[in-house]
Amino acid sequence: MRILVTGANGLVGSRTCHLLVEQGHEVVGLGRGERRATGSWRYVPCELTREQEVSAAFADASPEVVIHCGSMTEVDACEREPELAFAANVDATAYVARASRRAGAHLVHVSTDYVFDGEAGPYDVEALPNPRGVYSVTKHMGEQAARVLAPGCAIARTAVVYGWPPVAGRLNFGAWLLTTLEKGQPVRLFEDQFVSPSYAENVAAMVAELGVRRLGGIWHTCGAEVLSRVHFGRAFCEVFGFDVGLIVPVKLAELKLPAPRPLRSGLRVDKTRHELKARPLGLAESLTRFHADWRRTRG
Ligand SMILES: NC(=O)C1=CN([C@@H]2O[C@H](COP(=O)(O)OP(=O)(O)OC[C@H]3O[C@@H](n4cnc5c(N)ncnc54)[C@H](OP(=O)(O)O)[C@@H]3O)[C@@H](O)[C@H]2O)C=CC1
Ligand SMILES: Cc1cn([C@H]2C[C@H](O)[C@@H](COP(=O)(O)OP(=O)(O)O[C@H]3O[C@@H](C)C(=O)[C@@H](O)[C@H]3O)O2)c(=O)[nH]c1=O
Repeated sequence: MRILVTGANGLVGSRTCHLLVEQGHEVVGLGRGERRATGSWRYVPCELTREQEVSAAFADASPEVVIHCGSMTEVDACEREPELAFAANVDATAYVARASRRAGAHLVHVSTDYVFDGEAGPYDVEALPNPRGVYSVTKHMGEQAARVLAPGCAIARTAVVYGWPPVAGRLNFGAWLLTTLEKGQPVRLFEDQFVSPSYAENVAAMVAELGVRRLGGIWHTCGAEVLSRVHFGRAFCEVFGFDVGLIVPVKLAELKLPAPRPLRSGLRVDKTRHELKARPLGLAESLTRFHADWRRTRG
C-alpha cells in the first residue's frame, strides 16, 4: 500500500515509518525541515500548518492510507503559545483530514489520553473527553476536525510514549529517566499521576494496523497497564539495575508546571486487545524491550 505518515521525524512517526517499510509498504514520511530520522522511506519536507504544502505533498504521494502523527507535543509550550498549538494541532489536522478525504485515503489520527480531565480514569473508548489546558483542548479539537472532515477515520489515542533511541527534539519520558538515572541523579516523579505508559514500537504496530486494515472509530493504542509515574520509575530501575532510591515521589501540583495535567488518565484497552492483532504490551515486556534497544545502541 502507499502510506503517508506525518511527523516522520518524531518518536511515533519515525517508528511507524520503519515498521511499515518492514511490512513491505511504500512509505512517504512528511516532516518539518531537514530529515532527522533515518530509514528507507521517502522523506518530504512539509510544514503542516500551510494547507498548500499539505495538498502538494498529498498530490505527490497519492496515499491510500494516512497516519497523522505530526503534532505540537510539548504540553507546557502549548500552554505558553496557544496560537502555535492551535495551528499545529487543529488547523494542520484539518488540512491533513481534508487532503486524506480528497485522496480517498483512510486516515488514522493520533491523539492523547490528555483529552480526559483525569477525574475518573481509566477511561474506555466511549468515555466523554473533557480536556483542560491548551495542549489537551487542541488535541480534542483535532479529533473533532478529523471526524468531521474525514468521516470513517480512526482516532488512535496513546499515552506517555517512550522508546530508545530518542529522536532529536523532545526527550521522551523513558529516555529522560534513563539519561538522568545513568548520571546517578535522583528523579522527582509524580506519585499521583496514573497513566498508561506506551512503548513506541508497540504504538507504531497498533496505529499501522488501524491504517492497513482501514479501521475507523476510537481506539486506545497504548500500553496495557495503568500505573503511577513512580511505579513506572521503580520498575524501570529494577530492569536497568539502578538504585530505586533515586526515585523521589512528589505530587504533580508541587512542580507548578504551566499546563494542567490529568491525574487519572489511564486508558482501557479492551477493544484494542480483542480486535487488533497487535496487542497492547504490558509493563514488563515493554521495559525489557526498551532495555534491549538501549543495550544494542551501546554495542
Ligand atoms: N509522546 C507522548 O508521550 C505522546 C504522544 N501522543 C501523540 O502522539 C503523536 C506523536 O507524538 P510523538 O511522536 O511522541 O511526538 P514528537 O514530538 O516526537 O513528534 C511530533 C512531530 O510532529 C512534527 N510537527 C509539529 N508541528 C509540525 C508542523 N507544524 N508541521 C510539520 N510537522 C510538525 C514535529 O516536528 P519538529 O520535530 O520539527 O518539531 C515532530 O517531529 C502526537 O499526536 C501526540 O499528540 C499522545 C500521547 C503521548
Ligand atoms: C512525568 C514527570 C515529569 N516531570 C517533568 C519533566 C518535564 O520537565 C515535565 C513534563 O514531563 P513529560 O513531558 O514527561 O510529561 P507530559 O508533558 O505531561 O507528558 C505528556 O505528553 C503529551 C505529549 C501527552 O500526550 C501525554 O500522554 C503525556 O505523555 O515535567 C517530572 O519532574 N516528574 C514527572 O514524574
